[in-house]
Amino acid sequence: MTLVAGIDSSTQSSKVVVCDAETGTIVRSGSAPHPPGTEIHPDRWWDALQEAIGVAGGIDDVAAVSVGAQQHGMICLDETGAVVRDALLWNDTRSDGAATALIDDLGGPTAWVDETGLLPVASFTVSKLRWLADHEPENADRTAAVCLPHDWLGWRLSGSADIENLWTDRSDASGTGYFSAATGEYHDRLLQLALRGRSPRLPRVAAPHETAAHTATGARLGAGLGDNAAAALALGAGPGDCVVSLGTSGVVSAVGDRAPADYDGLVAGFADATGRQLPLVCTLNGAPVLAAVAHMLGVDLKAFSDLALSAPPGAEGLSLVPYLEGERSPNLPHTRGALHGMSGVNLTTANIARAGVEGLLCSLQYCADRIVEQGIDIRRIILVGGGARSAAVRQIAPSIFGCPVVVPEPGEYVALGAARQAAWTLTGTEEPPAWSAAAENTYEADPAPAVYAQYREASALTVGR
Ligand SMILES: Nc1ncnc2c1ncn2[C@@H]1O[C@H](COP(=O)(O)OP(=O)(O)O)[C@@H](O)[C@H]1O
Ligand SMILES: O=C(CO)[C@@H](O)[C@H](O)COP(=O)(O)O
Repeated sequence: MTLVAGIDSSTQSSKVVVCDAETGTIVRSGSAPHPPGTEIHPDRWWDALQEAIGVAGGIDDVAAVSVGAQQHGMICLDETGAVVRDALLWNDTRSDGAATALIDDLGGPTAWVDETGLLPVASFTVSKLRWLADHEPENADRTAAVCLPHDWLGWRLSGSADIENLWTDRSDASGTGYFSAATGEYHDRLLQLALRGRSPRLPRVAAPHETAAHTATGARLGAGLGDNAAAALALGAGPGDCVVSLGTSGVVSAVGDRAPADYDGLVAGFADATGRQLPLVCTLNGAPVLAAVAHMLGVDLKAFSDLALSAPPGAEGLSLVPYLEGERSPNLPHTRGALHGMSGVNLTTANIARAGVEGLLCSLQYCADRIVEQGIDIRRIILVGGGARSAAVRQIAPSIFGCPVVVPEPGEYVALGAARQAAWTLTGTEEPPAWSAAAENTYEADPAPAVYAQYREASALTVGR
């Protein structure tokens, strides 16, 4: 049996799956946690990856491997390939002022959206680079190359220390803010604008099924990919499908052929991993919202789910606005969450749990609406990520989204998408290898627009500070 490996270096952990290259059946897997925080030395990811590979029984026997990872993280390397400073992650909001300044520098949102398909927010690499130029100019001066988490891990797996050998792929490059998913080209002038004239090397953009390099044991290294593109690849998402991922972030995305143009900047024009577009809206507040409310109620995640399901829809008027870490969609990096509509009658643990689940799902329905506004048809939701393990989320989701919700069996879909890309380097075919789809359950429920309307009233009261 020919084996391939897929890696997901996500916000919270490293995950590895080893699969049969022909069918996609997982034969071994492993994971290891990352340290918390929004600023991390990439070596910590490397250490966790080595641990996860060990748990998975090693990858010396695989014919190909690809790395998927959290998007946008800023990794700066010097001339010798050494890391200049800790990576700033997608959920680090210190660069929000830099994002606003960059929009102004280009004369407003139109030029950004027309050139790159997105509007700078704190999450994107371009904003982090402007922050670096303004707050740590000596580190900006030392930066000879800029790359992303998946680029760096792939390069390390290749054994190279030469920044000339860095590569990336279209899906992750499209999240930088200096690349266009519509044209497939870097915009060097935007990189220079961010870094106030400095022009470090960027990784070359490898093709979707290219063998970009080899590991020490001779396995092919694929182009790699951003985590959301990897999930879409694993799930074989097509027209009418909207993938909702409840990881650390909440992500709503849809694969298609048309690049979006959202001048409000909520729908980002990312690329997928096959040559198509991946319009995407991302929140800062995903599954950890559930854990935070459960923690506050003093219950575990199972009891939390049971509590939420024991309360009526709308939680008797309670709405939880889940902007616990500030928010990106809508762009309110310094706001905080809120519990609205409390009365002497409705303030029960069950209602609070229900409001937590509904608030999280409503925040994602808000994102799905933005995708629909771009003319994209949503006929069903495919729900993945750690948060999909919650029975309450699965059961309440169709009433909030107003369409069927398909939940594939729990699994590491980002790592699986990376493995599928690795298998694609072996076939070299026009389309990725046809792997059998995961078993899935479909959840349906009557739409509950009143719950969403109640949430929207509450979220309108939540403002930045
Ligand atoms: N049964 C569950 N109910 C609610 N949340 C869960 C459950 N299982 C896992 N999670 C949450 O899922 C998150 C991890 O999901 P994951 O998709 O691996 O995140 P990431 O890709 O960002 O590292 C954690 O915040 C965890 O609390
Ligand atoms: O910023 C984005 C997408 O724009 C996030 O989706 C990150 O890519 C992190 O993903 P998770 O670790 O939450 O899965």
